[in-house]
Amino acid sequence: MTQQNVVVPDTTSGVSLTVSPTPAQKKPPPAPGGYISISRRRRVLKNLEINGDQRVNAWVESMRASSPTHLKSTPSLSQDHNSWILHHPSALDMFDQIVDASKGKQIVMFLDYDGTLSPIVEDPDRAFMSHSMRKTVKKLARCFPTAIVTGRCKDKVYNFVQLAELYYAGSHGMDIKGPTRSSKYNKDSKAEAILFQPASDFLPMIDEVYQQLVEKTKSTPGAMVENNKFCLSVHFRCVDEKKWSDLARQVKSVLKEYPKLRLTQGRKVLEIRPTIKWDKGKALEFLLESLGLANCSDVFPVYIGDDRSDEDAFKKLRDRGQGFGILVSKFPKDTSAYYSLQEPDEVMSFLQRLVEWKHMSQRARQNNFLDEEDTLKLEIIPSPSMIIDRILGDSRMKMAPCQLPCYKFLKLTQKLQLWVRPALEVASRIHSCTAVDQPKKDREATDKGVTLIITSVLCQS
Ligand SMILES: O=P(O)(O)OC[C@H]1O[C@H](O[C@H]2O[C@H](CO)[C@@H](O)[C@H](O)[C@H]2O)[C@H](O)[C@@H](O)[C@@H]1O
Repeated sequence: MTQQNVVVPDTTSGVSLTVSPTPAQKKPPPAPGGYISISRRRRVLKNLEINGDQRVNAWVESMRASSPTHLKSTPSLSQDHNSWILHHPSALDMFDQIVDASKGKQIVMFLDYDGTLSPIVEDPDRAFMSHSMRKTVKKLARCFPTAIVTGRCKDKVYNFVQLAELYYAGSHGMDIKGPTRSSKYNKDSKAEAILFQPASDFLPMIDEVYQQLVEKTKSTPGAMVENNKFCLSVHFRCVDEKKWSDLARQVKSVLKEYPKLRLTQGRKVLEIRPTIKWDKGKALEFLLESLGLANCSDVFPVYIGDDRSDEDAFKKLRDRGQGFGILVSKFPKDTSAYYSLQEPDEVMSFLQRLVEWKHMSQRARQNNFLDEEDTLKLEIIPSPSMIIDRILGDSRMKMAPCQLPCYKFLKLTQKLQLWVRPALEVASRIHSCTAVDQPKKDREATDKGVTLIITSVLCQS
């Protein structure tokens, strides 16, 4: 067996495990990011000094550490989480600070797919995103240039997302394609012509290794090899933990013949990629260049991801000193992201608030904060029925909270012009729902007649 170094960055360790024949590499260089206690790190490093067989145990140890679900919730874990969240606050809690930091800048959105737009499931072929998430991302792409950056192959993730107006960077950023439907940000055909595949020479090797891994791992129940065109994934989410060392040996026995491939870890998955200097961080920079924003000081890139490969993009944003990364995780992980969100549902809430903020700030700028196609949620504070009847005639609005197509509301305000404008002025500064206390029974109509409190503006556009 030729002696090859196979780098297995431990997804949660602070070290890259360089499995090497020479004991000289006992102290692997500190790897980017990684969350592992000192004691576990010492144990893992100790494994490196033991003979080859036991080195595989180091792999299994890091495979185990790569799946936080193994972390039983204990008081120390919740203390860890509390201190971690202080350094990586929720992007939802920090929303106002985030949008303030983006004022006057061009936001560009970069979204990982698995674990960010779609929940993690056992079967990779069934990792569907919800309809409401798709609707949200579609609206987001009308507000900001938006790219999907994923380990999945481009065609596969397009079949999941089904939005032609987005940019796609599949195979961990090694397969970049511009939008195939024009939108506000890609009117000219330049965007649609974007196609960049820096690892195209590796295609025959990837296919060859794919076949060998399928053959080699078929004896391990639950193991699944996924071909993502310029990279491969060996899934062990459904493999009995007692079989993980067998699987690690099987993968290692194939890769030892391919020194131009490297092994990294993701969420219960072994990722096999070409050793070219390209990753999601490089893909982010390439896309900013494609948008003509790479040297623009007013660009504000936002990258949302959940896995080890997204750290390359988080670090890129820190290096550039622009925008920020948001890690999607329920558990503390060492990360270069600034903020955190717990799961895809929180990602959707964050994106929805971004869309709402964009529309409200557009209207505030145009001093015309309501669009015909907006829908307003109204809470009508009861007032003497005669006013309501006189103003609204028989088209009386329900007294309960209701949704009213805005064009009807705008016609209404022409009648109520004198009375509603103050409420609308207030509404234009409201980014989201305001709490409306229960109308008091004895509330008298003010001298301005009916009082309307707009609880939120749902932007239809
Ligand atoms: O860059 P990403 O979009 O996050 O892709 C990373 C890997 O995601 C997928 O695997 C993960 O999601 C699966 C479905 O939820 C889950 O079964 C698996 O355990 C996770 O690791 C995808 O299948 C991989 O090819 C990607 O590399």
